[in-house]
Amino acid sequence: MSSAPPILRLRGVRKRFGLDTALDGVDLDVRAGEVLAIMGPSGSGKSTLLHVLAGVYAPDEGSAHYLDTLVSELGEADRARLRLEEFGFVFQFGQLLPDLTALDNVALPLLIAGRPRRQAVRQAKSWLTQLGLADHAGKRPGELSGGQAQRVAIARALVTAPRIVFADEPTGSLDSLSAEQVMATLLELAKGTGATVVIVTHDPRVAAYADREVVVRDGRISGVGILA
Ligand SMILES: Nc1ncnc2c1ncn2[C@@H]1O[C@H](COP(=O)(O)OP(=O)(O)OP(=O)(O)O)[C@@H](O)[C@H]1O
Repeated sequence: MSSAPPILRLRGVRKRFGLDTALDGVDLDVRAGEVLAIMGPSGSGKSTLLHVLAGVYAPDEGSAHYLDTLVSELGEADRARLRLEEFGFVFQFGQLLPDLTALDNVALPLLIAGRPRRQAVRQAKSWLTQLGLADHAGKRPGELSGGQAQRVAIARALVTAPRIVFADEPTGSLDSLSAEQVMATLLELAKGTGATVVIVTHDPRVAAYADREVVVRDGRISGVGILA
């Protein structure tokens, strides 16, 4: 068992939306380099948990750390910069910009981060090639299959060499064969870069790829979330 401090650490996290308590006192550690699956019934708080871990939402109570950074105390702009510089995201749908080609979609996070266009395009091409999409670089998302579009989204999430990849039901819109391939690709590539992966899923086949799973029920982790 590694004694390294966790890369992500939540303590006593509460998050409400109006009268609805989405997270109700969550303690959770995520170890650097692990693949963690977050499972649980619909509406139990999985996506909210992912968004707090990723610094998208600030908790109403409790603390959220990324390494030594107390993310829960950062303002919106600093959290946005942290996400851009350190994290990658893969969601179920709607994440690719429809008017941009696959190549430009993948290059975009690098351009936003201020990299020169030539360098951004070269890296985007390299990731598209690794994902078997070299011949589709000039297509727009509407001209791609669901599985191809998800692989473009994976390239876009990995192109910045993130320390952590957050995936929310990344295969929810795909048939089971495509889902299996997309998951295998995501994890193989993420492991190759040493990235930590946090995946929200309903699908036990997806969770089977994880090193560890936690189950969220009624806004709480049922089972062990804190590492020894
Ligand atoms: N942006 C929001 N505004 C208002 N309520 C929200 C918002 N996000 C989540 N909630 C509420 O918080 C609770 C937890 O939602 P969350 O999306 O985290 O659950 P989930 O486990 O990811 O669900 P599913 O598996 O159906 O996606 C739900 O009651 C939901 O209605």
